Amino acid sequence: MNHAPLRYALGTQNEAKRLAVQKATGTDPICLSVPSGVSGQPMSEEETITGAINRAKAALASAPHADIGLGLEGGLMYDREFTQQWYLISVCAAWNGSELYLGKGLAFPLPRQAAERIMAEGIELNVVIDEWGQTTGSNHRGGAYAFLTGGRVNRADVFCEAVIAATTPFLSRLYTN
Ligand SMILES: O=P(O)(O)OP(=O)(O)OP(=O)(O)OC[C@H]1O[C@@H](n2cnc3c(O)ncnc32)[C@H](O)[C@@H]1O
Repeated sequence: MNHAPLRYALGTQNEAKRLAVQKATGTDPICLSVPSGVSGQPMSEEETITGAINRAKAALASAPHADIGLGLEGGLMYDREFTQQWYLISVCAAWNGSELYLGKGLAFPLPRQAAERIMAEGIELNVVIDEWGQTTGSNHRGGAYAFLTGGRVNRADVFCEAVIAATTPFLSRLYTN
């Protein structure tokens, strides 16, 4: 597959997300700060997906020369049905002005203490991870994934796979109707 001809507008200036798109597409995206339209800390899959879609659409609207708008959103979701645990999720939405696709990255169990603090104190996940890891700006680098796995998984790589999933339909003939 050849990604080169497409121009991507990414709805954030976040470094981990920019790196993810660069790795996934082989190009430097146009990075734009756009509103996600959801809370700073999405607390469900629905809210996380909505934030990703809002960012993708706003990015393309702000960069008319781009072909595809990308919205990358991190969030938390509670699995009531199977495990009764909280998970960190990372979603990519890709929008070309008429078609919309999603890519869903690795869902990773969150320590119960982290989820409880986020809810009780109204803080965001990066605050807990930075406190535990004695770092700043973890969400721009390896993120919670790297902290929890000792570096075996990182945020850019998780988003990279989500970007590949969401953009493949625009690149493969197999998806044309
Ligand atoms: O700069 P933007 O694009 O807004 O990216 P963000 O990391 O601040 O924001 P997201 O909307 O993607 O994520 C929602 C919140 O969850 C935090 N978060 C999500 N994934 C994380 C991760 O892997 N590590 C640390 N914090 C994470 C993040 O810092 C936000 O506070």
